[in-house]
Amino acid sequence: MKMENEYFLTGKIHEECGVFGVYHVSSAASLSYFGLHALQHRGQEAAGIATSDGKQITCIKGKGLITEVFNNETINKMDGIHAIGHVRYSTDGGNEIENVQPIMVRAHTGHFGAVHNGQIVNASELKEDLENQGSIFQGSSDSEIMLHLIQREAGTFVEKIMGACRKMEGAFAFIIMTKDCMYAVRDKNGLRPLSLAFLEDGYCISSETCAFDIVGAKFIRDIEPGEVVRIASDGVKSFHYTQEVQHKMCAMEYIYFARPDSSIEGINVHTSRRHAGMLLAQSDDVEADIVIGVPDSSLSAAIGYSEASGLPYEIGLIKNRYVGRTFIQPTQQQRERGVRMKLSAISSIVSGKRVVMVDDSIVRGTTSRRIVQLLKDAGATEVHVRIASAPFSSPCFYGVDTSTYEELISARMGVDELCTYINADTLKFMTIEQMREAIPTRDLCVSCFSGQYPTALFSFQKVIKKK
Ligand SMILES: O=P(O)(O)OC[C@H]1O[C@H](OP(=O)(O)OP(=O)(O)O)[C@H](O)[C@@H]1O
Ligand SMILES: NC(=O)CC[C@H](N)C(=O)O
Ligand code: SF4
Ligand SMILES: [Mg+2]
Repeated sequence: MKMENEYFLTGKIHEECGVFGVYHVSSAASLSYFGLHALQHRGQEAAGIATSDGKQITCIKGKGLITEVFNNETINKMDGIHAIGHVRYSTDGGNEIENVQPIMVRAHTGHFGAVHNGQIVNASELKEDLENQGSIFQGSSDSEIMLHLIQREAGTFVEKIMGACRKMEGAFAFIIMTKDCMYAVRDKNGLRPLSLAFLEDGYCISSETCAFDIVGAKFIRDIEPGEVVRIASDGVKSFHYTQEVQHKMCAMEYIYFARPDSSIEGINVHTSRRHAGMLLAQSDDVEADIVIGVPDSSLSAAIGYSEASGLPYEIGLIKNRYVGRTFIQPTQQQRERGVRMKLSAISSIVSGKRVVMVDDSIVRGTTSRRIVQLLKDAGATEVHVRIASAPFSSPCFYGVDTSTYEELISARMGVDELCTYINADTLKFMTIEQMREAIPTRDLCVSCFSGQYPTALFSFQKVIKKK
């Protein structure tokens, strides 16, 4: 797995992947390009689109951003009325082209392909089994397992997909395309988001609803946990591969990953972040002059904190928009310079002020430590750090690259020690109960905050045992 390496290089948790699909629309490739552009924050390592004209499938993929992999010429070459697309941040398998998605196969029953967001926790076991039975994998990601399993199952294509889903544990949102059908699939725990919309005379599927707005699609509903939705010329049909479902939507989708203009399970991401900020303020009695957020993902929470506390909201930090979420810095010194490159404090705003600095999460501690210093260098007299989530103290095995305890600062330090480490005057987190109040969905996965996992962990169990 690459996650440990990559994490230490960047010092960041990364987004997950973004999946997108369109069925029966006028220009499937260009709509997919725009949809994936809206999902780019979920993965910046590689991108790909496969289109079908109803007879055959064409797939183009490559490393880099969607704008680097595609241009007018490539998009125009891709005829088709159906398409699936992907933006990748790898969690399993490196960034070789074989792991870049869509992953396509030529089966005797027809050419098909899939895009995946999530992490199959029993991937090693399934892969070993499949290899023992004669499967030869093209790449090394967990996602490819789905295609092998489909091929080995019996029945109609949708029955094959359902059979495959019953064998996989963990987190998965898949879109699968044959030359004339599309399938949207969500794992039975509902860990990763996936929604359905109308588009032109056809349909659109996306990891996040922000992509619907960009292409002009009209939201219909979320795919249910354990559901397979089949879209074909005879319309949309729903199937359930199991009745044993849970609604464990990833809390970090609301806290950090998703775009503020997306709604997940009916809850707008900006609204939930603002609510989190309000709850933070309501349980706080710190004396301060201004509230600032750390761009980008904590601005909504900072606005909420300001509203509930009555303290003025200020722009105290400016982000250089040309430094993305995933710049790679090989050493700690370079990583810290990276945060300095990314964010600058406005001294005329913070100088002489007692500042409440709201961020959405602390993972490694690099950002908070650096920013407290930036604010103090810019003349802030006090910096009170408020985090709009609980301490991130356990690894995630569901498609986010935090797979060990060592890399998580809250697994190593209590709040007081962490406050001293980041050199803040005070530090407070939310409780898990407050997080649930801010995100009033049916139920949430909060495993990285609680250490309680909603699924069996298979080979990842050894990470827990090693703790
Ligand atoms: O404790 P750390 O390991 O430093 O990680 C936590 C920080 O990283 C994320 O921001 P990021 O800069 O990735 O993205 P953003 O601009 O979208 O907020 C998150 O919002 C925190 O600010
Ligand atoms: N971040 C993700 O959702 C990654 C999907 C898949 N596990 C991969 O590594 O390609
Ligand atoms: S462990 Fe954390 S990051 Fe992973 S799915 Fe659960 S809430 Fe999301
Ligand atoms: Mg941030």
